[in-house]
Amino acid sequence: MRSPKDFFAPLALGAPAPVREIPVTPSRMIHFFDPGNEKMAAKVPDIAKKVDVLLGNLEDAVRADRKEAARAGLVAIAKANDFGKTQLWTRVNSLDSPWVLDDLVTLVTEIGDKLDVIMVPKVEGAQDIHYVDRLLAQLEARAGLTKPLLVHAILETASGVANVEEIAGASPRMQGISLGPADLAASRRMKTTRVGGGHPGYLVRTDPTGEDLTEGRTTYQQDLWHYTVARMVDACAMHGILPYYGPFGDIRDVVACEDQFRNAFLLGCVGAWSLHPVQIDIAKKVFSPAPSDVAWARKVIAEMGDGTGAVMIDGKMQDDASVKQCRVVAELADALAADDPELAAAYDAATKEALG
Ligand SMILES: CC(=O)SCCNC(=O)CCNC(=O)[C@H](O)C(C)(C)COP(=O)(O)OP(=O)(O)OC[C@H]1O[C@@H](n2cnc3c(N)ncnc32)[C@H](O)[C@@H]1OP(=O)(O)O
Ligand SMILES: O=CC(=O)O
Ligand SMILES: [Mg+2]
Repeated sequence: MRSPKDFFAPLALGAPAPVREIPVTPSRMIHFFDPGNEKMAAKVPDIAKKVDVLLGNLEDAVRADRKEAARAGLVAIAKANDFGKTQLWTRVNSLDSPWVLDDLVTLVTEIGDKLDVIMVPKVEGAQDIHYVDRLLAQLEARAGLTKPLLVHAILETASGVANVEEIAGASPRMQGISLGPADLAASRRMKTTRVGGGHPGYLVRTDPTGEDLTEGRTTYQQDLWHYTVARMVDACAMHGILPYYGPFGDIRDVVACEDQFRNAFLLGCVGAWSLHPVQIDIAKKVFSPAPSDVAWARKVIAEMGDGTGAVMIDGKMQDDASVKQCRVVAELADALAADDPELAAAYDAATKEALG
């Protein structure tokens, strides 16, 4: 076990000092693109203006014979563009693949100064993060980087879920964790064939009302991902890192996508992946608190004074615990509004109306 006092020492001579706090910048949507796909790559400069995070994907969804093209494409795109406040992330190939070593060596030494976060798929336990942590330090030292790269793990194996707390706390580089429902379903041997979302067969049914067991019994579809998202959120909150919902593969079903994203938002996630341009606005809408919620949160904060005691507002009891929830919503709204005048105006208008 590593001594806690060494936790913030660089893991290689000449590597930058690890961060002590994870930077909390907007990351409502992590937009995936294949850097080796010319059509997608051509859209990237425009898409960059609309998203919080752009992610050059090298792993699943990139054909084996296009892995090198994807890696080279990402290097070229990063060198040719300045994405301003939009973060640039990558998802490297899995640690058991023949490509990951070249992914890390090439990306860190060629464009390490342009990358913010490296997403690592199929993480099984802290040992995977430790491997990446040391290798990144060696490569950062070789590249002369002054800012450490952060690491994001995908929660998509049964052992990853069993070890999620130790993964979240495995390195000061840990920025966050995303749920990967597709690989996780396969790893768990679930009997689904989808990329995220619900399943009509996963349901509860009301009790029978008479002799006929088929009559008058309402069914309610349940959320297959509730347990895992909640566990992931707790592990992330415990270690001061950020939780995300991952992919929603039914691109056409924008309604269910919004529902899945909102469930994750309400449970504590800060963002989700957008696989297609149509999912960008869904994530933006869902992961930006609604103006009416922001107005309510600001009203409670204003009326609670120093935040202690109990008051009644519109027939509802408020105390220290509810004002803390309101601060979470209001602080997120302020952070998002700082870079988005339209959102800022919507929040201010709703607040004005609520406060009278
Ligand atoms: C389980 C997991 O690992 S999930 C993560 C891995 N998966 C991914 O990264 C998938 C990324 N997305 C995609 O590959 C594609 O969006 C697909 C395959 C789902 C759909 O692609 P298409 O069938 O081309 O969709 P569609 O025809 O609606 O695309 C419209 C345009 O948007 C472009 N486009 C589609 N997705 C993206 C994207 N993610 N980023 C940028 N541009 C995109 C298309 O190239 C197309 O361009 P064109 O108008 O110049 O022809
Ligand atoms: O990588 C994501 C997944 O769902 O698998
Ligand atoms: Mg996966």
